[in-house]
Amino acid sequence: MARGSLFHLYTRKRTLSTFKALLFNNPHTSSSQFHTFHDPVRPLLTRSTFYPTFPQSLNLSVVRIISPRLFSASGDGEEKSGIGSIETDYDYDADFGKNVAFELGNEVNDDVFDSSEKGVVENQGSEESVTNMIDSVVSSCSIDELEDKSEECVQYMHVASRDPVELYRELCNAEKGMKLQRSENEVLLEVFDFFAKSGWASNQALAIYIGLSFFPTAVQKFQNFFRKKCSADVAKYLVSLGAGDDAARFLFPIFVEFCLENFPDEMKRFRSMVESADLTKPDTWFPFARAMKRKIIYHCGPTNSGKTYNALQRFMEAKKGIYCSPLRLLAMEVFDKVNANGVYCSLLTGQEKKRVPFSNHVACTVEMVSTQELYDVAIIDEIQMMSDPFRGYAWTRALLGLTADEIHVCGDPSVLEIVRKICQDTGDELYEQHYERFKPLVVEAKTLLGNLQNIRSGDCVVAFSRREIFEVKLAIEKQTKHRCCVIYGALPPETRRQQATLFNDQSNEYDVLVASDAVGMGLNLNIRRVIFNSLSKYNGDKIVPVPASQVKQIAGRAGRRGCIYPDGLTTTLHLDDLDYLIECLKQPFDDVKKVGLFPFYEQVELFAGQLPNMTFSQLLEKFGENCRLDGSYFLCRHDHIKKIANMLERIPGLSLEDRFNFCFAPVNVRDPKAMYHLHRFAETFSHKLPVNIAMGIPRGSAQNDQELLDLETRHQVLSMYMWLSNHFDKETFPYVKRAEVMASDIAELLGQSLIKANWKPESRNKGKPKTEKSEGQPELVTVKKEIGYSRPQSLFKLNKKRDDNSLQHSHSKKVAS
Ligand SMILES: Nc1ncnc2c1ncn2[C@@H]1O[C@H](COP(=O)(O)OP(=O)(O)OP(=O)(O)O)[C@@H](O)[C@H]1O
Ligand SMILES: [Mg+2]
Repeated sequence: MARGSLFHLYTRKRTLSTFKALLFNNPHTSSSQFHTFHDPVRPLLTRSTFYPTFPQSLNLSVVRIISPRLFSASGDGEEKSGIGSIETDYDYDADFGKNVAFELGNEVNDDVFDSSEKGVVENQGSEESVTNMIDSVVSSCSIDELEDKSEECVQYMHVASRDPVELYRELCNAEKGMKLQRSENEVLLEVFDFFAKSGWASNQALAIYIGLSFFPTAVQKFQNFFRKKCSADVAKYLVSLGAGDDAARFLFPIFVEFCLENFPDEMKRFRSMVESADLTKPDTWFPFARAMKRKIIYHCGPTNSGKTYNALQRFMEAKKGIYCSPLRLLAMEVFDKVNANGVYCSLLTGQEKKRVPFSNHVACTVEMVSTQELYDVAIIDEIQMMSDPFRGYAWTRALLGLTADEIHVCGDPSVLEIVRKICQDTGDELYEQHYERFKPLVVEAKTLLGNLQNIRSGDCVVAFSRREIFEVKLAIEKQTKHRCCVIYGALPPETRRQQATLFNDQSNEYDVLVASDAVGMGLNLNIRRVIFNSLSKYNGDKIVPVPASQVKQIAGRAGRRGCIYPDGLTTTLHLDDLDYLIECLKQPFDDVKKVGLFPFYEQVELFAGQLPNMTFSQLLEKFGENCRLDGSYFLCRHDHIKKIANMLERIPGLSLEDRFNFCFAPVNVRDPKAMYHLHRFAETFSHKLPVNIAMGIPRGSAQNDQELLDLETRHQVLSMYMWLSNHFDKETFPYVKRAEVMASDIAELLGQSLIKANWKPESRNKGKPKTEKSEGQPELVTVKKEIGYSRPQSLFKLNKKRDDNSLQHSHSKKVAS
């Protein structure tokens, strides 16, 4: 018999005895020495080291068995944070032989590790698993390795097994460390260098409130201390381990002792900072809503299935209701529709407040929702936007915080599961209503064969950039008799509606629509067929494939109930994009795992109190680094907010709250003119002077693309002014009425300009977008097409080669979106 490897076990006290029984009843093991230590970091856990005795034939490398609560668990090849991560379906056999973390039992929640419910034996730590584990370790070591390792192991076993607290005390009491050879010193330096850079160690250090930014300094000081004081055998043991995870894991508990004694203030400060960036349990942020038992009705289904229609029926019947929209445009549509039905309804968006006398109903944009006001019925439309990386927090806030007896959420099924979970947390009752499309969606397998002359009346060509939209419009109007309306995100909602009306009206020659993904939501359009000009788009950084969920949503616009066409049709301009379209439509809806959150001003203010000398942008950065979130939530992206914050840094007279509010103003951060005006507004505001619009409007409609772009920017600036006047003191933004008139004049000019637009488009950003080339994604190349413009080549032609088998080639196929 030989002494095998060293095992470290971190576990709850209760679990320990189960584990001991389990391991030592195993035929491979016969006896062992258990050393159990008090753990300074996690007093509730027991740290044990032990040497199981194995038959001579077993070659064990060092395996560490670590409960995930304290240290990291690696299951799917990814290192996970030690705080709160658990693996439930970890395949031991696959990973043994490596130094893997191994979990025993299950975390019930952050604080409870329940071995009796789902403990060692029934779950991962089953007898079989432990046996397998030992077998696997055995079989993964070569004889040579075994000899080297066991020699070293035996030599320094006594060091490896030592209690870190004791070891640390010894280091403290030592007069002077041993002199090492130069080569040994070099290895030791490498060991510490590895430790300082170890993601694992820096992550674990968070558990004792050593922040990521302080971690390298702490390690440096620890290193100085350690090398000055350490005894020969400890140093040699580390040298024998070399730079790597083993050494890092040996050093870490000693490092913890060092930190507890040397950096109490830093740890306290970091702890307060982390606590003030606590975004866990967001359901508790809304005590008024929690005091109610709300009824949540999830209208779940694909596009064009009547979800919003049904929810609106309840809304109109109610005494008092609120409709929360993803877009100003849709809020306006509902406002008009509900008033037309004889129910007084006001409009509230960031830019406009139209108060209708005697109204008890309001149509608002989701960002404007009040969580204080009581309603009988509320609607949150397009609920799947909870997972939007930028704006998701507004939907999450509405769902958690609305004080309404009945809340109707409408959307696709992607967030159904997470809404179920949220309702469990909030104690609300959830009812689900499932819908199917009114009209089937049919894929036309023939495509347009790359030829825009195959365009027909009622077609909507979807392109994913402004430039592409105008190029397509120009080509269609040159090559065919059709005239095109256009809809894209940078157009004011009024202009988009005007273009939609023009397209829907059968009596004029504007029978084709060329649009961006902005048609995906909110407009009532009589589209016969949706044609994708391409299926890739520029995401602000690089060209990426259009996500399947978006393709489904856009394609689903074809064949709306009540329109003259019997079916909805969809296809692509080019044959080589067709397969991807079919793939996307066939794909089930994503099952969203996390939804967005963003702190309120008050939370940011509390956090700022911990870091008084930071700029707002730095604060946001720090907040992002340190905030704590529950597993179902993510912090929404705020790069654009940071950009504005950086620009406003040069204006000294703004309070933190002013900065926070200015940062949410609707501005395209990539448009320097719009950013210039925002800066000007903020600067005048900081001097407590009335803010001028200081911008005129052109007399006539645009004659070229540059003038059209200019109109778009001017409208944006006016919209920003209106927004600011609603979010700040009205007296500081006194010219809001004028801004409204000017904005409406510009929307009109834009409409007129679009009707006659027949020029080649300019680019707002002259630089050519990067193409994406990442693992698993084919590189996109740009090819010249005969219609005189370039378009990104199909992704799917490239993809197809890889997984040809998975694609089915079929003719017209009915696919529910
Ligand atoms: N029961 C109904 N009677 C008359 N019209 C209806 C009815 N249900 C839906 N509609 C009309 O059908 C169209 C699609 O309905 P609705 O907008 O509610 O669908 P949706 O599922 O919310 O789709 P979207 O994906 O656009 O949100 C609308 O024009 C709506 O007015
Ligand atoms: Mg809807």
